[in-house]
Amino acid sequence: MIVLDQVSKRFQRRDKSWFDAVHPLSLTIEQGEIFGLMGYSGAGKSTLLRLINLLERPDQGSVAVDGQELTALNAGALRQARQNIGMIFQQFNLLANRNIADNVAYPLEIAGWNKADIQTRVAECLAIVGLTEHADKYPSQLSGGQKQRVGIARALAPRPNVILADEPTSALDPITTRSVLQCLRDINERFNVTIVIVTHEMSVIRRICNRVALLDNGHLVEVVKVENKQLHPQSVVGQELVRED
Ligand SMILES: Nc1ncnc2c1ncn2[C@@H]1O[C@H](COP(=O)(O)OP(=O)(O)OP(=O)(O)O)[C@@H](O)[C@H]1O
Repeated sequence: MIVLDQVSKRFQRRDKSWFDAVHPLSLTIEQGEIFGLMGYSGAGKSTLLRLINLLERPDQGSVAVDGQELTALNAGALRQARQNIGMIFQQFNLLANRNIADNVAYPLEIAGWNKADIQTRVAECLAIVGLTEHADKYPSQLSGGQKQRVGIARALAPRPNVILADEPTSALDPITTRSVLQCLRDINERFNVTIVIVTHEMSVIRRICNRVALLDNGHLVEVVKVENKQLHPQSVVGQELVRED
């Protein structure tokens, strides 16, 4: 579903020197997987996630999602292709002046859906995340967990095959984290949506991921399978991350 081939990204520091946030790496994520990106702060997790939908354009290499090479598309075609890739953020990124239903409707309006279809789809998505009764409220009236469910409903609205989640539970308490992760798992199972999730918490990886890529200083160290909530990394960094859990 997602094929990264020798992608890399460097940023220029203020002093004009260059910094390699992602060294050339290749990675394949299968359809229907929940795939984790994990590593210490600054490892390059978020940059790598943002390379998947070209929010960051790789300096080298290619990115293909659902059989389409995104790195080869012009701006219009890329906008279209991004309909297939939803995104969820740590701080939810909801629009404060729109109610919950209108937040979920937003990507559909941008994509040019007609009003009746938007209304139906918004109702469906709010039901999926269990927020039907809150449709008319505003983000400030919801708890953190509810706000993230709005984020999930909004990401799901255009019927994407892929959802990218950047630290989706890092702003939430442990119990709310559990229910948001359960919500992501339900969506994965019901709609076969491939989910890529950035986290620095091993418990998140254990709970919902099928595999995880371990990153260290912009390098892909290894890809590890998660079976029965257990993982057995071979690398020093991987073993350290497991031990610290
Ligand atoms: N737009 C940018 N300009 C310059 N440097 C950047 C930019 N984006 C990221 N970086 C740097 O790239 C490195 C990797 O950042 P990234 O956010 O991908 O790491 P991360 O593993 O997600 O870390 P964290 O867990 O702290 O969010 C960091 O040193 C960061 O400062």
